Amino acid sequence: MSEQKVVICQDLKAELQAFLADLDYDKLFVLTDTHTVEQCYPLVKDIPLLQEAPVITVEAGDTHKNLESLSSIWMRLSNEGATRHSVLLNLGGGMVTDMGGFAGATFKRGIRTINVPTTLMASVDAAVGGKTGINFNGLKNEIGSFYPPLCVFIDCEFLRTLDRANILSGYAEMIKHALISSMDVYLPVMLYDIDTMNYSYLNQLVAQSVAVKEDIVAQDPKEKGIRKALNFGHTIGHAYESLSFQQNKPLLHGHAVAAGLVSELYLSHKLCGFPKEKLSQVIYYLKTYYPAFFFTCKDYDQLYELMRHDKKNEGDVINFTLLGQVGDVHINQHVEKEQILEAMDFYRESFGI
Ligand SMILES: NC(=O)c1ccc[n+]([C@@H]2O[C@H](COP(=O)([O-])OP(=O)(O)OC[C@H]3O[C@@H](n4cnc5c(N)ncnc54)[C@H](O)[C@@H]3O)[C@@H](O)[C@H]2O)c1
Ligand SMILES: O=C(O)C(=O)C[C@@H](O)[C@H](O)[C@H](O)COP(=O)(O)O
Ligand SMILES: [Zn+2]
Repeated sequence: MSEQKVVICQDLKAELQAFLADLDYDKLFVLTDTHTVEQCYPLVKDIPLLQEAPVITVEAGDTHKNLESLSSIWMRLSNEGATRHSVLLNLGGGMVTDMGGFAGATFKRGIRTINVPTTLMASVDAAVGGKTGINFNGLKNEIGSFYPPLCVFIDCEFLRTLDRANILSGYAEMIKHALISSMDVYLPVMLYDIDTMNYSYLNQLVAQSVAVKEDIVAQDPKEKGIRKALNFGHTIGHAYESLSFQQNKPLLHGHAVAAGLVSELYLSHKLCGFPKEKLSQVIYYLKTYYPAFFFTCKDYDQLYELMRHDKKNEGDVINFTLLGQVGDVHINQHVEKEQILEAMDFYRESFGI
């Protein structure tokens, strides 16, 4: 499986046009969602080689990262002359790049894709690394494949229309990348004031964050080992996210990850010696910016059952990725149910719920 190219754009339109001009394909399709077709597509639609490209638009929101939306993409490709020699350009956040990536992986057993991420989440994480798929059976990313795009074009200009909740959502993954990498990455991320939103400095932090992911994916493209570092905060975070959907109060992915980071940093402290002062520092930062996710101990069994579906697991053992220190990653850590419940207590106590 070839590694994708990542371009931190200086001139997105020129760079995308040049890339397409060099590519041999018979037809280009553009996938958007109902927000990015309005907010983002106008920024690229006058690129010469996009003029003839049909635009496929799916409903926005993670609840639409599903079989129904995927089938509508397959239908459009099939009815509008896509061949195995065609290309699908995914213009959107992680919902679009995940589902569009999987549509590309599966249509005619695989057509080439290009990602143009338009959210902070997609720019630093979702659009890079080749994890594609949809939610299924009430579980996050239950269906999917490893299928990297030909190229990812990152341009933070798209973030200017992104609301604060979604900026925060993507920033949670940047905090995750900081925790699993080094103090050089961790310090500027924890010192950045999201309220002032200095875009040019954020650009630098984005480049640094995506480089952390690229480096790990290059070592372990199919998550057989160290790539599980990128899943820190997700064993419990995905359970929080899926519960929020079941409760019809859907959490944005990054907000669920932020909550998962609190619980999994607690486990890191208890089981791997992650320093108490760093635990408190991260929790202080997360409490400053992220609203509490409300749940009770009555939800614990349901949450635990959701964790039992995590893709890092082997048999009945729930495998966690934990930290001994910033940058000190311990994968495949077996954690007892009682300790997992304690970690959820810790989140609720930390956030006063
Ligand atoms: N494959 C991976 O490695 C990976 C990594 C992280 C997250 N994900 C997945 O990504 C998804 C979350 O991605 P997301 O946070 O980007 O969500 P999203 O794609 O749903 O986008 C969030 C919202 O912002 C809107 N939007 C997108 N770009 C915009 C812009 N520039 N201006 C205004 N509005 C804009 C979207 O229409 C949507 O309403 C989840 O499904 C998560 O599981 C995948
Ligand atoms: O790229 C990876 O590997 C990640 O784990 C990145 C995560 O931030 C992302 O949410 C991913 O989709 C989760 O993967 P999953 O295998 O737990 O579905
Ligand atoms: Zn994630």
